[in-house]
Amino acid sequence: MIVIRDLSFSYGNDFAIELTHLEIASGQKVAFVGESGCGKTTLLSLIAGVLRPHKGEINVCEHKTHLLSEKELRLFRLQNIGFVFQNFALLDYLNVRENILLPFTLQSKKITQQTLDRLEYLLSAVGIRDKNKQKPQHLSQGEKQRVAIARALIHKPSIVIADEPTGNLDPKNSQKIMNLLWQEIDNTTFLMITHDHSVLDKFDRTVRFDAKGIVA
Ligand SMILES: Nc1ncnc2c1ncn2[C@@H]1O[C@H](COP(=O)(O)OP(=O)(O)OP(=O)(O)O)[C@@H](O)[C@H]1O
Repeated sequence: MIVIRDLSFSYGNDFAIELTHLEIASGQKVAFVGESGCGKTTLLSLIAGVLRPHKGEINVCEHKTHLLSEKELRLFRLQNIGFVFQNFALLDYLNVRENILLPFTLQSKKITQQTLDRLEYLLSAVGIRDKNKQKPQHLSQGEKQRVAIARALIHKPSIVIADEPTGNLDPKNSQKIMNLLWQEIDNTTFLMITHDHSVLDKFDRTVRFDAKGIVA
């Protein structure tokens, strides 16, 4: 369950987001749509604990994330959230495998055989098995996006947040990735930003933004 109340956030004087109330039930699949620059990434970054609100409450999976310390927030993100960032946020000094395993290594968790099996499965499912030892700077944008998707799914988080996860993919890979996401998020809360209105009927709900904030 995600509950936001009386949220207020701004990037200095540049852009502000105000949101009185938003609730998303556990397991719901929600699409976020609206014109470029209206605040979709900002809102999902606030929900994920990547950004902190200036005012208001954000309650995610029973955690009042606005009250957590930096250390607690980091652990909360690692344990609960899989985030496919628009810019992928891969670490250049790690190869593909190491980037995908980050949710485990950042928590100093032992990499079990089960995790390695899931890694192999995801490498194949997103179609980058042959690039698994490459560093991100040697990958295309679409390949980086697929690494980011595998990293968001590897630890089976309770919330997956995807910011235009197929934005850099050709139609065939886009369909393949959407099928994988749909298969993997069965019991997961799934929040996805998209400009592709043809996928909206797959979601339980659509949250629409305009320049003034959420409108529906
Ligand atoms: N770090 C930042 N500092 C200052 N302004 C920012 C920052 N990040 C985003 N903005 C501004 O905040 C506004 C909302 O940005 P955001 O990325 O949330 O929009 P969006 O709806 O996700 O856009 P898009 O569909 O193009 O990805 C934009 O006007 C953007 O320029």
